[in-house]
Amino acid sequence: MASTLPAHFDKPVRIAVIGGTGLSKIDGYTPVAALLPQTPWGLPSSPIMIAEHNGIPIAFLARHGLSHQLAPHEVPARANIAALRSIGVRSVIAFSAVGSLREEIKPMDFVIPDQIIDRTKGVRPFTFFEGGVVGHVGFADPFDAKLAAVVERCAAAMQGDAAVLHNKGTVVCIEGPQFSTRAESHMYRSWGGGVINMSALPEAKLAREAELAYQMICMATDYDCWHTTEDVDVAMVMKYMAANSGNAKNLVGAVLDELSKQEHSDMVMAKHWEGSAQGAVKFMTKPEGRNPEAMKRIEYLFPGFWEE
Ligand SMILES: CSC[C@H]1O[C@H](OP(=O)(O)O)[C@H](O)[C@@H]1O
Ligand SMILES: Nc1ncnc2[nH]cnc12
Repeated sequence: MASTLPAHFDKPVRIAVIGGTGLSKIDGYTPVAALLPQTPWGLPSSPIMIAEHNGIPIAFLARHGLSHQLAPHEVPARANIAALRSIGVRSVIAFSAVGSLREEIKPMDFVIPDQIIDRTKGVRPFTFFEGGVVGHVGFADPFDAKLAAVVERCAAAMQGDAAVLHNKGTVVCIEGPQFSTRAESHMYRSWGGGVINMSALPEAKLAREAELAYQMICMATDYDCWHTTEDVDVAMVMKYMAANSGNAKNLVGAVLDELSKQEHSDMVMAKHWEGSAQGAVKFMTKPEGRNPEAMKRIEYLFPGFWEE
């Protein structure tokens, strides 16, 4: 399908949806272009499909590739975020299939997380700022509260089987691809974890470094292995994701309706993040320590960055 679509789109695209497990596309959105930007960090996971919603272009990226061929640790998160930014994206709604660590978060419920606990193992490239240009961005609140508030207001769009949209929660991001041990699952609960996945990081960190407004929407598919019901397996995740996709479509439609309103244009442009990472980079590495290759990569993210 990608090859028959134009590989260019002549307007900037401000809003992106990242789809995860069981959500490599969203029904009802007909792509009008398929972009594959070559970034300094390689190619994104999949062509970025451009579709229109209320006349506004929306980018859609399949995190694990169109055939789910990329394991969580193989997802080229830097290329994904850099590619989205390069086509103009400033706001990202990222879907993720998650296990529930709480009785009250039932399979098919959705969660708008506000915190992350990092249980990745350092094997995934996790920063743009290295190799001769250093930067330290704030990450106390890893998601975007403004986008979260919009998603929360759209809860009524969810209809499937009394599924609930929980408006906060901590996502524990494990390395995977194996699921957790029972001891780990209980430990994450004792830490206050609400849901568990393998994809929140480094995606959220990189979005922050790229000055994007980024909010994940978690869709519960299982109770991991702490619960007295069945332990998680892939069949269970896929079964519930098939059930969740209708709600994902409805919710995303409502969120995009809201984001396309003129009153939200500054938020969609992530004006509230503008300059945050660039400020964190500009003053760290002295000119004599800067690596020209690393400087070029930063320039890809932030064109004109090194001009005074
Ligand atoms: C197939 S279960 C594990 C897999 O599902 C989630 O993917 P995503 O976050 O992209 O929806 C989880 O993070 C794991 O990658
Ligand atoms: N139990 C679980 N652990 C990690 N990632 C998941 N994605 C869906 N269910 C999961």
